[in-house]
Amino acid sequence: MKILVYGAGGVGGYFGARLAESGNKVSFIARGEHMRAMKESGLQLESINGDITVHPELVTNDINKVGTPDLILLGVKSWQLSEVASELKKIISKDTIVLPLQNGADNYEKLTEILPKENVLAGLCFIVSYIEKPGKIKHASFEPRIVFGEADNSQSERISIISNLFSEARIDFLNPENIQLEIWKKFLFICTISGIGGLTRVSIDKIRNSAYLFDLMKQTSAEIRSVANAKDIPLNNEHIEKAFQIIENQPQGTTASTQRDIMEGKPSEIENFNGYIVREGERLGIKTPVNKMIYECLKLMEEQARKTL
Ligand SMILES: NC(=O)C1=CN([C@@H]2O[C@H](COP(=O)(O)OP(=O)(O)OC[C@H]3O[C@@H](n4cnc5c(N)ncnc54)[C@H](OP(=O)(O)O)[C@@H]3O)[C@@H](O)[C@H]2O)C=CC1
Ligand SMILES: CC(C)(CO)C(=O)C(=O)O
Repeated sequence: MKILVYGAGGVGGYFGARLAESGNKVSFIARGEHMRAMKESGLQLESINGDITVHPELVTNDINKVGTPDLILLGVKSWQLSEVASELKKIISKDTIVLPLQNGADNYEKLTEILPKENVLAGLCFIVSYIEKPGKIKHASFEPRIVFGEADNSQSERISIISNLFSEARIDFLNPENIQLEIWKKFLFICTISGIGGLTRVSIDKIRNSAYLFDLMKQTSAEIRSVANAKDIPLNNEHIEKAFQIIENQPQGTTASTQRDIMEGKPSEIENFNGYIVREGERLGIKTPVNKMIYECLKLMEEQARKTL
């Protein structure tokens, strides 16, 4: 299968490397020093599941050099999806499958504003990974997993094809009954911890040990649930409890990727997380005061970070 990974960071780099390791022709869109290092010495992966170095079919920053892929994995940030979708229009055919792996609740909608619905699946992933240095991805913790499906939850032939591909690459995956619910379950967890993590700048274990911050996280998640329910996403108390079990089980020192971006002064996904909940809340007539407080506090830092773009 001809695979393109667009964005060779923590997520794209990890899953792309595993697909290349299992014998697929994998090309990467990358840029800067990371691209140069990958071209020169291949893509190194240091992983709790075993270290590898792979030599991709092609590493480039120029989409025009890439032929038409069968599958495109999207490894960029959620706020970069619209720009990337416009680029992809140049190379996809009616059969190309586009699979987003981003955090966030509206990635499918962002993509299908620009790409034909027929090309796009809905998806997300779990992993803790990042670019440790140019040419090298570090997978530090979390059993990597991709959750994906057709937006209408049908069981199509292409879902079976990609499932086989992931099985052969020993990538754990799930085709859920309701992909939108899975996206919101992950969103509930990640949005609850990321904003407060970005504000406090401490790891999840420290946040959960503060009774005040723990209660703030509870309020954040209750607001997310209300917005989800108004959009007919059946998030319920059990999902909130499970999200908090995950929060309780995070090892000492764990931070979320968006929190790390905020702490490092980089552009973050805050607009797509707490910002999204605030905007959807306003649109649907649902009050979201805690998400608004978090968002408004972080917005100014975000504006500062984006001046560097
Ligand atoms: N990392 C993690 O542990 C997890 C992340 N996620 C989600 O996955 C998504 C990706 O995150 P993550 O992998 O951490 O992000 P990274 O920043 O590590 O990777 C994104 C990569 O895409 C590159 N990129 C962006 N735009 C372009 C472009 N136009 N051309 C070439 N390269 C480009 C970036 O390059 P540059 O740095 O130059 O901008 C960067 O190397 C996010 O939505 C995140 O929330 C989900 C689960 C876990
Ligand atoms: C919390 C985690 C690690 C789970 O995959 C994640 O999604 C992130 O850091 O963005």
